[in-house]
Amino acid sequence: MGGKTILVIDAGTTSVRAMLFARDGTCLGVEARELAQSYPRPGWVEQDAAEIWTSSLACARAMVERAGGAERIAGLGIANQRETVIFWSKRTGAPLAPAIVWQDRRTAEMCAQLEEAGYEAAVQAKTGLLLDPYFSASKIAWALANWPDVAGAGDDLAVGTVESWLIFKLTGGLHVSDASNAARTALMDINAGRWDAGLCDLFGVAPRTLPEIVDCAGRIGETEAFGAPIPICGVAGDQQAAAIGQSCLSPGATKATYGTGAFVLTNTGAEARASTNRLLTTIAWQIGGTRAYALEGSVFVAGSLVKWLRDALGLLATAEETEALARSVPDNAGLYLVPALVGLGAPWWRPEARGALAGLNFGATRAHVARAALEAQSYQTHDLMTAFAADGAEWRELRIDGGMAANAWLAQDLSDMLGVEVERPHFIETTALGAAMLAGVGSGLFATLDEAAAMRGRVDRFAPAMAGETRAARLDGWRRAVESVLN
Ligand SMILES: Nc1ncnc2c1ncn2[C@@H]1O[C@H](COP(=O)(O)OP(=O)(O)O)[C@@H](O)[C@H]1O
Ligand SMILES: O=P(O)(O)OC[C@H](O)CO
Repeated sequence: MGGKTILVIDAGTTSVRAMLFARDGTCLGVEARELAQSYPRPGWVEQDAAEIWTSSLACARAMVERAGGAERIAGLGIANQRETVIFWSKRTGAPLAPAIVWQDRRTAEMCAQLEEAGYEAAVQAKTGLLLDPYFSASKIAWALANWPDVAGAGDDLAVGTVESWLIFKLTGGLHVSDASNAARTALMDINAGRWDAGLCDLFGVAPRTLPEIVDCAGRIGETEAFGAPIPICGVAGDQQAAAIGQSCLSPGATKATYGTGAFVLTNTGAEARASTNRLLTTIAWQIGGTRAYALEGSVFVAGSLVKWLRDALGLLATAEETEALARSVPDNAGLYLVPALVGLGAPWWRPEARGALAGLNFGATRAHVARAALEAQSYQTHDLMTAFAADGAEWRELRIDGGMAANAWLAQDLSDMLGVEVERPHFIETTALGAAMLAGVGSGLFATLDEAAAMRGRVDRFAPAMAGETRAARLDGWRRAVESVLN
């Protein structure tokens, strides 16, 4: 194995990337492509499944070339945007419909009706999730009811999340999903580790159209798409992969990823802890049939708020500019931005809520709006911290990553508002690193994830420094702004 590298595909919401890692965690190369987003109606978000595949393949090919050929690669790891569903033909391998993206809210009414009919407790008990359009099940039900090509495909229909689609294409027909991704569909019994017949029935999904659930590390499959065979050895949803890449390997360890949305996961070990505070219980990984679990808080709008200020409002030239703007003013001038642009996720779960900019006054400038957008991330994370603590998961520190974590003002503000130390790795691509760690274990380069954690490099630390009164006043302003949105 000596000298062999690990190839990773990170198929995210806004871009797909391939990366090459040395065994010591050094990143040897990156190739990325933007992914087109389509918004056919208000609240709908679709992508082209064929593009997810062809862009992933093109990026991976560039990295195989960088490695000096497929024979120099020990294994392939995959991390992916979760919950997004793809429908394809088992026979031809062609997509039958657009991919319905995790952010899509078209099934809000269906979920509300199921909730009114009293199904949420059963869904939560089995899946650890809630009745919300975010999860795959209602999206699959919608496609079966509204897209004749999907409904009419019968036994030829394959349904899967993004990793399942990529593995099918890479292997020429293997239909599997890893446990961490399957756990996000709302069709899996996360304690039993299999599809749940009752839930499949509730959402009208035929189990034969679903992939086989497999481990996150091991000999998952083999691809011949790169000249010589490469084993597929590691697979996980991107947020679970980031938790692994941040070495959140023992109970209590917590990470927050600030990308398009913000996703906070606390490791709860072998215990699938049920939340009484509207957090999610999810599978962190499954290796050798043994599952580790996490509590998760999912916030739908994080970096996408900055992108919206830049692209839709023209308020910013670049996302990075928010840092200098936030530093240029002494406070938020009373402005609070509640980023409920696609409803509110954890801990509120209000798909119909819409955003607000509260406290507008003539003293407010572009810099204050930018600062309010960054502060909103700290407040949302603070609300999650309160919910996690109430579920018995206290944060001792927070490990942050994602595109927005590059913002050092935000990293300090998070530490100030949470009152805990914030840790940010120098190598910020923790999602890809986590997939590489899984593939390292799956290919036998490492015996365990703990051993693979040596791949994580150095970190920067941010310690809380804000006066208690300032913190309390800001939290109070935020609370009032959120209440106005919820009511
Ligand atoms: N320095 C920055 N300050 C604030 N936001 C940023 C900064 N850099 C990037 N972002 C935001 O982070 C997001 C990109 O993060 P990334 O992790 O690549 O997203 P994803 O994986 O969800 O596609 C964008 O929405 C962008 O607006
Ligand atoms: O693509 P990201 O990094 O925004 O992650 C999306 C999540 O997996 C959605 O649950």
